[in-house]
Amino acid sequence: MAERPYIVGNWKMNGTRAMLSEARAIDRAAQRYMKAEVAVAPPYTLIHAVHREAEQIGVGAQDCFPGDDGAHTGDISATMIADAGAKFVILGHSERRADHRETADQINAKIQSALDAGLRIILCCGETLPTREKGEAEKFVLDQLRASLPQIEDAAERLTVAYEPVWAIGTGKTATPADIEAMHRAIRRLLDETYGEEHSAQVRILYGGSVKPENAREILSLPEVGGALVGGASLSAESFLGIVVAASETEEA
Ligand SMILES: O=C[C@H](O)COP(=O)(O)O
Repeated sequence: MAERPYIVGNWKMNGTRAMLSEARAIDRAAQRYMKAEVAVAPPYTLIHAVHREAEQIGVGAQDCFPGDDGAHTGDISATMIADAGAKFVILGHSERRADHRETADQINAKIQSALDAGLRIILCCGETLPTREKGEAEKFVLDQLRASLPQIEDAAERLTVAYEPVWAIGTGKTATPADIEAMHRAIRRLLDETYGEEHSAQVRILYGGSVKPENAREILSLPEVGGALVGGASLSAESFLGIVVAASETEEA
């Protein structure tokens, strides 16, 4: 893998200002594990405050509005999150696809807005359990990505893909190493076809779904796993840093 493993904490709808001490602890400790690139995506309300704390770690958002600033009560644009200090945005997360019925068209518009605002993108994909049980996981995930991968060569340098089987999110279940490896290889082939091998190599493919310190080493050492998108275990500095340490040591091995 060309780049350092990328460990991203997605705080989801968690965190008040009391979480700033966790962010500070993550940031200070991350300076000791430079073999991994570390970032967190707090809720909108904490982006600026976490950005002010962060000397080492990256800060991002969990979503953005699919268009420019204007009369959209309650929405937050890509320009606004960039101004608050975000350097990336997570798009197409399965919780947004489910809770807000986000379509590929909406996700594509968000991707365009994010690129226009100078942000990096973490584009999520993943199948449900019935889809996996029908043997259609790979086709589903690749179709989901084909519908949303930005079709411009230089988008690859600002793109990260996160494979998150929906049934593994927040459930304590993780996909088997063989299933993760097979899916990540399939995603890599699609990225190679879309961007050409040279540009595709710049895109890290993260795994997400119940990653914790106890399973991080095994998952992060798999071929084509370029890091992890971490939900529940990113809410305490101790558990999140356990994953960062595993990533750093995997890189050394
Ligand atoms: O964005 C993160 C994923 O949805 C994984 O969440 P989780 O680690 O709580 O399973």
